[in-house]
Amino acid sequence: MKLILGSGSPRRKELLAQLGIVPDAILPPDIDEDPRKGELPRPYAARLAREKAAAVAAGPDDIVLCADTTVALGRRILGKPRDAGEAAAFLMALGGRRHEVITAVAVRRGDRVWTRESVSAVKMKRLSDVELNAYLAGGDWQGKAGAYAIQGAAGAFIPWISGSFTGIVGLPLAETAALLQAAGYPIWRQG
Ligand SMILES: Cc1cn([C@H]2C[C@H](O)[C@@H](COP(=O)(O)OP(=O)(O)OP(=O)(O)O)O2)c(=O)[nH]c1=O
Repeated sequence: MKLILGSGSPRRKELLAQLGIVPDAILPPDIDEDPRKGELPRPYAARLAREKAAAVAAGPDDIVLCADTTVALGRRILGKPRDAGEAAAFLMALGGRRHEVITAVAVRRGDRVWTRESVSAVKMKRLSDVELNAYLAGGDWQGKAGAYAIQGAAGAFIPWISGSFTGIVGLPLAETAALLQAAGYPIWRQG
């Protein structure tokens, strides 16, 4: 049995390392991340996590772990911004309001799949022009759902969360540990 982390996200690798888990292989999935017409954020994140887990090649006894993080502003899905202009639009829309961060996790072993979702509420303060421009220039928005990373400088924009910090960063550890155990991965072995 091998554990395959199906993710190109360095955050997910680091969060897994927090549990003392080093995957045997890292295979980033390549799937179409476009939302379907009218698709809501939570089902979208769940679908993407499942599709990622299905897209990663693995042996019948191997365990594949994948996740998808989506920022939801009401019914609107904010994915990874295409460019700085879209990142600015996302951050202006998020500032001064509450939004949700959904991370869906999917674990697959052979043709069995286990999934869980973590939903957190996040309040971002309204950003001044100086804050917005400095954050955009820093480039930390790239590759992040909703154009920010709470674990970086954007932590200064977030006075309040309710939910799972590790879920917001990209891999909710409580849910992930439960799924790995369900799939038969011995996460609490000694030594
Ligand atoms: C909201 C938020 C998102 N993110 C990141 C986590 C994810 O890497 C990214 C959302 O994109 P995802 O599509 O979930 O993941 P990914 O494309 O980075 O990696 P892969 O599909 O190969 O697993 O946003 C943060 O790092 N901090 C945050 O506060």
